[in-house]
Amino acid sequence: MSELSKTPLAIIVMGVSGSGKSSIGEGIAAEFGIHFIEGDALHPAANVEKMSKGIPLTDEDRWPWLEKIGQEITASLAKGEGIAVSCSALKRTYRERLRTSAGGHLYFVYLHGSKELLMKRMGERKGHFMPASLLESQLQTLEVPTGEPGVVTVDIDDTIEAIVDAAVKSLKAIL
Ligand SMILES: Nc1ncnc2c1ncn2[C@@H]1O[C@H](COP(=O)(O)OP(=O)(O)OP(=O)(O)O)[C@@H](O)[C@H]1O
Ligand SMILES: O=C(O)[C@H](O)[C@@H](O)[C@H](O)[C@H](O)CO
Repeated sequence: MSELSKTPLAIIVMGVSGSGKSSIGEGIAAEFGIHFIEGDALHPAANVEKMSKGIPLTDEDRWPWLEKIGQEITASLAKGEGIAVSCSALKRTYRERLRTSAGGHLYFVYLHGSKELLMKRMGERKGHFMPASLLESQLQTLEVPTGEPGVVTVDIDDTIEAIVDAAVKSLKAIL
């Protein structure tokens, strides 16, 4: 076992809107027996209002939110408890910020899917504040995390169970 695996596990389930962060994040947390936090629940009300109106968030909108997520991770690790958080984490600088909060030991599960599939999933989803019209800007903002430390990529064109299984297997291979 590596040094990393001795510290409590901290995982960000990332990707654009509709990629399945909430569904997959819950499953991954359950598999590892760690706490799950829905990152969207930590957005300031003004951010949710903006997105509901179809206006993309800016860096300035996202920093306080990333700060909050970082605080949750730091607090959980300080208690010796593992944590998984769903968070779009679209840009490399955002991920670096989150890595710092985790003392460098942070894993990312990147949920990758085609625009068509993402559109379909967002279109079928009911009662969510995020309009499908924002997918384009989400995809434009996304800086793919491939090659960064602690990142596993999972294709979302499968059942939730199979995606969770693939993510857990890939994570265990690098822990
Ligand atoms: N593998 C899957 N197969 C079928 N439907 C899925 C799958 N994964 C997620 N879904 C559905 O697609 C929609 C988007 O998933 P989910 O809300 O988990 O994504 P998200 O990345 O958390 O989105 P957001 O960040 O916009 O909240 C939901 O309606 C969810 O039930
Ligand atoms: O960084 C962002 O633009 C936001 O976090 C979005 O990704 C949404 O919160 C999320 O996807 C909900 O639909």
